Amino acid sequence: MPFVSQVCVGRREEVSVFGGDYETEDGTGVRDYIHVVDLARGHKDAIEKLEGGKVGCEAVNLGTGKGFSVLDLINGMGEATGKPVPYTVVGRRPGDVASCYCDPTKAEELLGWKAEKGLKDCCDDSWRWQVNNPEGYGEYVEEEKVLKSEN
Ligand SMILES: O=c1ccn([C@@H]2O[C@H](COP(=O)(O)OP(=O)(O)O[C@H]3O[C@H](CO)[C@H](O)[C@H](O)[C@H]3O)[C@@H](O)[C@H]2O)c(=O)[nH]1
Repeated sequence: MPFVSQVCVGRREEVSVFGGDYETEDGTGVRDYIHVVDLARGHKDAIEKLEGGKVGCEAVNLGTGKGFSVLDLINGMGEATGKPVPYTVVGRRPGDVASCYCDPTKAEELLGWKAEKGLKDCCDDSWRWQVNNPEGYGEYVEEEKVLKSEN
């Protein structure tokens, strides 16, 4: 998502799509893209659950339970920006799996948590953030450097 957004804002020329020959619907890698607000809410719910009593140590997957391909993401960002996103399919990235998405059942049972936002929300909000912050967190990085050099 960050690379695609940077192409949309003109900081990169095009997206290199890592692999177009996976055994997925369109041949590109499939992942479970979760909206940052859903992810944050899941962590808040987990903290509240811990504060509410003894639950021990549990691993909980937070995700939508749905997989979207790299091309779905590229097309979604094209819709959000109103302009097609240029891309080239290149070789596979070593270590990537074809498809990876989570089973969020436990999160719902244990925390009452469920992802509420979809790919369109991810694309629309990511684009809005990118337009408002074309250099990413640039100024904060500079501030961090100043703080470091003062210490
Ligand atoms: O320039 C790039 C960068 C990534 N990808 C592809 O995009 C997908 C996501 O790649 P990332 O490096 O962003 O993320 P991971 O593969 O590490 O996946 C993790 O981050 C994803 C979001 O970026 C999802 O949240 C996913 O569930 C989580 O495991 C992969 O198919 C990858 O091959 C490209 O094609 N080109």
